[in-house]
Amino acid sequence: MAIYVYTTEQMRALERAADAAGHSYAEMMEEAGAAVARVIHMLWPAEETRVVVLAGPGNNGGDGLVAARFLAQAGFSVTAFLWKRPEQDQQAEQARATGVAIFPAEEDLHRLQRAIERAHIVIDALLGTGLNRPIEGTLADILKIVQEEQKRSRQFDDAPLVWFTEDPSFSIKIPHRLSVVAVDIPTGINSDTGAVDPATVPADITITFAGPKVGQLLSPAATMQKAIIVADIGIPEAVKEASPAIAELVTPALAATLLPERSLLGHKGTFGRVLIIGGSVNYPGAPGLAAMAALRSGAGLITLGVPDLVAMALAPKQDLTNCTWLMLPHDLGALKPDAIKVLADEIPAYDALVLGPGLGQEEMTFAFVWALLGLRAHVAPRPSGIGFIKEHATPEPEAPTLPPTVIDADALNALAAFDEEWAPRLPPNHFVLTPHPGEMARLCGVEPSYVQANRLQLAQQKAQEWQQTVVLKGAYTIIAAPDGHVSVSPFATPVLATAGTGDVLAGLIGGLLAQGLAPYDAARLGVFLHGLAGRLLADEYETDRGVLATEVAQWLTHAISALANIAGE
Ligand SMILES: NC(=O)C1=CN([C@@H]2O[C@H](COP(=O)(O)OP(=O)(O)OC[C@H]3O[C@@H](n4cnc5c(N)ncnc54)[C@H](OP(=O)(O)O)[C@@H]3O)[C@@H](O)[C@H]2O)[C@H](O)CC1
Ligand SMILES: [K+]
Repeated sequence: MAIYVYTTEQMRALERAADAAGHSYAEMMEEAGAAVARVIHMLWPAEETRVVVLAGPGNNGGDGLVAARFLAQAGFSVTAFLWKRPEQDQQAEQARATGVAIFPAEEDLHRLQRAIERAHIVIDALLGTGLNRPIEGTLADILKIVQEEQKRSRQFDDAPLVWFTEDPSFSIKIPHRLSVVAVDIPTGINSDTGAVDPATVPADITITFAGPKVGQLLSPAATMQKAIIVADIGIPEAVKEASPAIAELVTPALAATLLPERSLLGHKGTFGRVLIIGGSVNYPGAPGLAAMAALRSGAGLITLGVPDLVAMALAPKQDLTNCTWLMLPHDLGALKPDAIKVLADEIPAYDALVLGPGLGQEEMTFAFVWALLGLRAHVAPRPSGIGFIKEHATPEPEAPTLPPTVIDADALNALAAFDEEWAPRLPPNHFVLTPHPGEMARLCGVEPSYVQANRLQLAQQKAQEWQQTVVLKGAYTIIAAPDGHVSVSPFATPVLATAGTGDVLAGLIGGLLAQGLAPYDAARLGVFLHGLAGRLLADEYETDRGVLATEVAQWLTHAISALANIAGE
C-alpha cells in the first residue's frame, strides 16, 4: 500500500473524492478518532492513564472527541475541554455518554490547568490543517499551559520519523509524565509550508491521517514532532491512487520491492563492480567510508581509485581489506587531470562510479572532475615560454564513457564551480547527485536558507531541469527524479548528521546502481536503508548521539535484513 504526501488542498480533494466514492466525512472522522485511541491504547495502560483532550472548533476537534469516546470506552480516564466549540454537538454528546467529562475551556482555564497538571496524555485536537492565521488570545493561553507543563516533564532523546502503521516497530519512548499526542498535525504548524506558530506545542506522537501533510516534513515543523504515525482512515486505495499527491513516502514495503534480486548462481561479476574515486591528503577517510557502504550494499567488487598515500592509509582498515585499489596520479595528495589517462582504460570494467568523497577543492582536482565528466577537455599546464620557443598545450585523452555515477561532495562543488552550464552536457538520467543543503545552494546559486525553505519544490525543479536524480539530504531527505516524481524518506535521524555519513550514503547508492537499479530507485532504496541503519543504531544505543559513520556503514547489513521483516508488517 503506497503512502503519499499531500498539500492541504490535495488532502481536501482526497477527502472529497473519498466522500463521493461513498466513504463519508463522518466515517473518516470516526476512523481518525478510533486510530488515535488505538495508538494510545497500544502504548499506555488504560487503567492508570489520565487523558485530557483539547478540542477546537473544526473537524480536528471532532476527531479529538471521537478519540475521547473510544478511550473512555477502553477504560481510560478522559476529560475534554472545548474551545470555540458548542457543548451540544454530536461528537461531544456521544463522548459524554461514554463517561467523558466535558468542560468549556474559555470559562475555566484554572480547571484546565489543574487537569493538565494531573494528566499523563494531552491530546492536541485544537486545530489541524485548517489553521489560517496567527494564534492569539485564549488559544495561545491554552497552549502555553500545556507547554509549561510539558517543560516540567522529562524530555527524551528520540529521533523523529514517520511511521506507516499504527504499531511502530521502533520503541517510542514515553516521557516520564506528560506526553503530547497531536491529532493530524500539532496546532500551529502550517501544513503546506512547515512554518511554526510560536504558540505551537511540540508533539511526542503525531497521528496523521491518510498520509503526511507536506509541511510536517519541512523545516522548522519537522523539529516539532517526534514520531509521526500515518493512520489509515479507510480511504479506498483506488481513490488514493487516482488523487494527486506532492510526493510518495518511501515505506518499507516500497523499499523491499526495490531490493535487487540475488541469483543463487551469482558471482562477484553478477553483483556489480563499483569504482569509488575520491580521497585527498586532507580527507583520506571519505572514500573508505563510501567503499565500506558499497561492500555492504551487496555489490560484488569494490575498487578505490585514490592517491597512493590515501591507499596506504586505508588499505589495512578492516572492511577495506576486501577492496581492490587503483592508484591515481596526484600532486601533494590531490588528484589531478592526468588521472584520466589511468581511468580511461579501467572505467569500462565497472558498472557504477562514485565520484567525490574526500576529493578536496584544489583547482586541479576540479579540472580533473570536469574532464572526467566530459565537461571540458583538460588542457595541460603550459610549459613556461622561454625566449621565442612557441608555447604549446597538450590536450588530454577524451573522457571515457561513464557507467551510472553518483556525484557527491566535492565533485558537486566542482560542478558548482564550473563556469558554464554543465547539465546539458551530461547524458540524461545517468547520474545521482547527492547534495546536502549547502552544496545544493552552491549548485543552484541561492542561499542555504532558501534551499531549506523550498526543499521539495527546489529538488523537484532541479531534477527536471538537470535531467538527473537529485537526493537533497537532511531531515526527511528528498529524492527527486528527472520525470518530476518525488519521494521522501521517512527518517529524520540526527544520528546521520555526523561527519562521514554522506560518504556512506554515496557508496551505498553506488553499490545499488552497480546491481542494476535505475538511478531514482537506487537513490530511494539507498536513502531508506541508510536511514534505517541510523534508526536501528539509535535504538541499539538508546541515544542518537555519538554514532560513527563507520557503524552506519556496518549496520547496513542489519538494515537490509530488518527490511524483510518490517516490510511484511
Ligand atoms: N484528512 C482527512 O481525510 C480527514 C481529516 N479530518 C480532520 O479535519 C481536520 C481539518 O479540519 P477543518 O475543520 O478543516 O480545520 P481545523 O479543525 O484545523 O480548523 C477549524 C477552524 O479553526 C479556525 N482557525 C484557523 N486558524 C485559527 C487560528 N489561528 N485561531 C483561531 N481559529 C482558527 C478556522 O475557522 P475560522 O472560521 O475561524 O477561520 C478553521 O476552519 C484535519 O486536520 C483532520 O484532523 C477529518 O476529521 C477526517 C478526515
Ligand atoms: K492538532
